[in-house]
Amino acid sequence: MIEISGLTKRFGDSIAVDGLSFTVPPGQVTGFLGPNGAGKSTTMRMIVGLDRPSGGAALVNGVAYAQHRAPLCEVGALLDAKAVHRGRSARKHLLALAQTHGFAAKRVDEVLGAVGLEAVADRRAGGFSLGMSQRLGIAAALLGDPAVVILDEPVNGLDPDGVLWIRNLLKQLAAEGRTVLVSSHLMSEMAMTAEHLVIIGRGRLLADTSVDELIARVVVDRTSVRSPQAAELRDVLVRHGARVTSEASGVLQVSGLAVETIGELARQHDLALYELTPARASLEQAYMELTDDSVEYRDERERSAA
Ligand SMILES: Nc1ncnc2c1ncn2[C@@H]1O[C@H](COP(=O)(O)OP(=O)(O)OP(=O)(O)O)[C@@H](O)[C@H]1O
Repeated sequence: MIEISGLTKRFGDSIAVDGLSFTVPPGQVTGFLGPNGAGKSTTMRMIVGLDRPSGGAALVNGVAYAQHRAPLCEVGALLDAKAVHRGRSARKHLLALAQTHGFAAKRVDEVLGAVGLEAVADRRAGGFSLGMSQRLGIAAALLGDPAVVILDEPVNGLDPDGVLWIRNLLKQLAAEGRTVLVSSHLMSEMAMTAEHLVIIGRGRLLADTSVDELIARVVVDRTSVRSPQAAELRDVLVRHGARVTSEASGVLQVSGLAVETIGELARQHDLALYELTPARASLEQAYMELTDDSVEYRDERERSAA
């Protein structure tokens, strides 16, 4: 479990993390989302003691990271996949980490296998692609068999097979009862991986929500209606104040009337309905609406069009 309370980080005059509070429980994947510069990496760095908070606290299993006696066995983190000794092989990199923490060499082979790097284990890590480096970073994070796993943008640089692999790995780690916090700026990726979402913008909490709750927050006033008597139904709905468009024959897109009212009007006028479907917002729409005011880097043309 990770508990963040009032966490704040200032860099000079600017504030990167601004009084954040949220909890990451075990047993599920929690997606940590926000536009570029929102403060995700800084928050993760504070959780593992790499940045000192200007205020507030981040606890891992009830204790600040630095106070854990064997931190690698509590928290495994991948923050920067390229932060490895370039001249060392993948195996030597992991062996060095294992030896400084008293782990058996056998554990290195296990994690190399778990991330699919056995075949290149003796190649220099400096020559690895970003995707291979991500796998090596994940191997290092898993070395101490930690109860808490924190990964910063782990899908960066992975090919589609790699993306699928990481999705399954994260779900498996959560199913084993671990606490899994994974950051991304891509809602579409998180929607397929995480059950819970913590969304931040400009260092502040925007939402702490399940995927389903987030979609439900965005109300879209449009109902798709299919009827063999579409023309008659259209007249009735328009008379009651609806705006109606039709893209396909027999199918009406209706705004301005509740779905119940549409159904009721159809019944009163003895018109058959084959379909009555309120439109759901896509997760991407929900995310864009939520973070709209927090996007730091946006093209001026996009701003004026918005
Ligand atoms: N060491 C630092 N010194 C000064 N400013 C910093 C430092 N580290 C981060 N920042 C600033 O803090 C803010 C948050 O950055 P952070 O990297 O945490 O965001 P992020 O959500 O991880 O973004 P991204 O998705 O682009 O990685 C940014 O405005 C960034 O420029």
